[in-house]
Amino acid sequence: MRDFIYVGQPQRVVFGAGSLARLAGEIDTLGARRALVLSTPEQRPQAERVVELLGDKAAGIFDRAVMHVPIETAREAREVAQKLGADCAVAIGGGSTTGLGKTIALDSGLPIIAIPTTYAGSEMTPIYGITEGGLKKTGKDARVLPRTVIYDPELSRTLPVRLSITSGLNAIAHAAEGLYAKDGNPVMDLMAAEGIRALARALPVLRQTPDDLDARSDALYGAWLCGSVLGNVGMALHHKLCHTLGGSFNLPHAEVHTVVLPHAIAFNASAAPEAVRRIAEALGSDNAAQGLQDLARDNGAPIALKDIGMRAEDLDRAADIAVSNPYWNPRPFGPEQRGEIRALLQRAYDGAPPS
Ligand SMILES: NC(=O)c1ccc[n+]([C@@H]2O[C@H](COP(=O)([O-])OP(=O)(O)OC[C@H]3O[C@@H](n4cnc5c(N)ncnc54)[C@H](O)[C@@H]3O)[C@@H](O)[C@H]2O)c1
Ligand SMILES: O=C(O)CCC(=O)CC(=O)O
Repeated sequence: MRDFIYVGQPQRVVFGAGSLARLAGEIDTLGARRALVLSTPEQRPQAERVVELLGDKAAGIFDRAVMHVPIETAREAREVAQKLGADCAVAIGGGSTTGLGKTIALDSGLPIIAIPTTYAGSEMTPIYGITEGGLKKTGKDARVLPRTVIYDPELSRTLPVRLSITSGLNAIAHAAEGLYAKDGNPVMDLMAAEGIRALARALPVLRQTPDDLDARSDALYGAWLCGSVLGNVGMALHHKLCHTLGGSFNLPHAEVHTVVLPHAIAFNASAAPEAVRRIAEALGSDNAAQGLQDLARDNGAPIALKDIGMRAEDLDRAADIAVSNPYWNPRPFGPEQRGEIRALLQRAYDGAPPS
């Protein structure tokens, strides 16, 4: 018996190698004329290439996007957008750059054109994150959903191999939690399974041949599907743990997802058996949690929190924060389950097999 609500997201998605060349036309389609181009400092060269493509449609560059969007950076970018009279934002980069664009849109309603260069999937969601006083807060607002997304696999060919694998697992995490989401639906289930399949197929190829355009296209296709799932249904235990570890302990985002995901899936396996079976099936594994850890380890990604900057002495506080304001989850993880969450974090810290 089916019982669900599915809400389509009002977005335009342009996908294909070389589709960056269509940006100026997409700005015209939005009815915009002055784009503020956003990037991280490292990706300024890509931002400059966008400015060259746009000519007088470019109002300027703001190249100070950083992970977890500190409130100070958001305020600075909002001021620059206003000063330049920008009427849209073009975010070329990963989730940090898209996230910066979202904080401008949250404040001003400015439309965003996202040009993803990682597999984070932020371009497909109305979710935003802002970090203030060492605490990351997330929210949902239709204003932050990018109006147009241009997926050009050429732009992810320079993504370092380690980040390609961990960002791919960040995407798989969205789909995995979407399969047991409280507000899940058949459309998202189909996209989630296909997204996991595409990424599980592409990541081992990218490990060997990072320049393989077909594999980059496959991975970006998987990221689009998985990001769409994140944008349509709720997050649960895994994302709560990652937001806690990323926002409060400033751990690298994609790496945290890679390390924690196997353990979160193991924690939920008994409470969401059909979802976990579909994850395993999409991975081509007989055990979803172990298959995810194997996918990470076999492709050179980290499997232990201790290897990505987490301190053992912070595990207790991490467990306290995680259970203090829990997201919905098929298996409850509130203050009464603090001991189980602390044990999960210890296994993730050690890089132990998920159980
Ligand atoms: N709101 C959402 O729905 C959502 C979803 C996923 C992630 N996020 C957020 O996104 C942030 C993480 O994003 P991310 O994992 O994409 O990393 P990122 O955007 O922080 O990029 C990581 C580093 O890789 C570089 N980089 C990115 N693409 C590159 C490329 N193609 N070639 C060379 N270098 C490249 C960047 O310049 C940066 O230095 C976090 O803040 C996370 O919370 C938000
Ligand atoms: O936008 C954010 O920073 C919060 C949502 C998010 O990061 C999704 C994820 O954890 O990958």
